[in-house]
Amino acid sequence: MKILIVDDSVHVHRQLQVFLAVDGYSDLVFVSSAAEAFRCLGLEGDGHPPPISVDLILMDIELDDICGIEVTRRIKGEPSFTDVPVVMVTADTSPESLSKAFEAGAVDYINKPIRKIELLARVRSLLRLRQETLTRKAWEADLVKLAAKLEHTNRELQHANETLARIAASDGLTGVANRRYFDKTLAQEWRRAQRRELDIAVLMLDIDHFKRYNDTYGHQAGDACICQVANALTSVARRAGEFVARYGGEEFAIVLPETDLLGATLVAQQALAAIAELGLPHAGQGASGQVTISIGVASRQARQNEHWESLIQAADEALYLAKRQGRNRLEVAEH
Ligand SMILES: Nc1nc2c(ncn2[C@@H]2O[C@H](COP(=O)(O)OP(=O)(O)OP(=O)(O)O)[C@@H](O)[C@H]2O)c(=O)[nH]1
Repeated sequence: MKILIVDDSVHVHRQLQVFLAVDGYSDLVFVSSAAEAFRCLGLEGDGHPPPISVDLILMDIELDDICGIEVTRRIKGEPSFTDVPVVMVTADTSPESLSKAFEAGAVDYINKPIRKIELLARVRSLLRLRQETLTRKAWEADLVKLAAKLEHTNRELQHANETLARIAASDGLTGVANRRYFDKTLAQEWRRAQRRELDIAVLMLDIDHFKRYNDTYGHQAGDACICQVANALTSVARRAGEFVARYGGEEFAIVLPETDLLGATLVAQQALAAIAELGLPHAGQGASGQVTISIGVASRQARQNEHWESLIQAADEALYLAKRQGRNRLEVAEH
């Protein structure tokens, strides 16, 4: 630990050096004036040589240029020296002088002529205190860094969780919602509709003659076709809360909260048009030449004693009817 000695007497410098050496304190800087003290602490001058960092200052009260008490006041006025203890070394131990020194920021004083035992006891305890302060500050700085790191890790974790939740909710092939998300979200929407006595609609959609599509173009082309159909369907379910889900193989569902039968039928018509617009060829037997879909539409007010599965069942029955009626069409569930 470094000790700065500010005293205009070379004799005192030598004496302090000898006394302090007894306890092994050898990192000592001696200056003879206030101006020199300010310069070496970086409080004056152009910064050359760079300021030293000290752990304790022994300050003579009676300096030639400025009184040691004023020098102390100036040093302790700098935030970077708040924790550096200043001990006055003085022959003047009058109450007025000492109270001025303490008020200026000194923590202790040593009588002149200097007694070795008194000097070493003061220096030892002040440097121990200084060391503890430095250690505590280093811990605090480490804690701040750790807290920032923790916050960063938490943000990353949150991001990873959101990504995981997205993956867990989406269908691997098409990227639209998967069956699990569909079941969970429809149940929530159904309960919300029950509470507020609102309509809720579901469309069940199925690609026509898809087995023959696979047979004609191969399974990979079949996968690509499913993806294109999913994309086209996504473009018609755009309002907040509406979503497309892959219900199974080549079957999709669209959930339309707060939508009556008329609104749901309009969306179904848009879905038929969106698939027609894709213009995907389908040369399989029985197909119309292009990929088409059949749709079952169901909508109802969510009643307290009803389960959302009844809505799916109604849409499913309507879909079955659409298939029987010739495909590439929509049918509406009557109940
Ligand atoms: N390429 C591909 N085919 C699938 C996938 N999931 C289901 N399929 C196929 O889709 C076909 C569905 O056939 P069916 O249920 O008989 O119905 P369809 O041939 O579409 O006839 P209709 O529905 O009556 O018009 C089956 O051959 C399944 O193997 C998939 O992820 N990729």
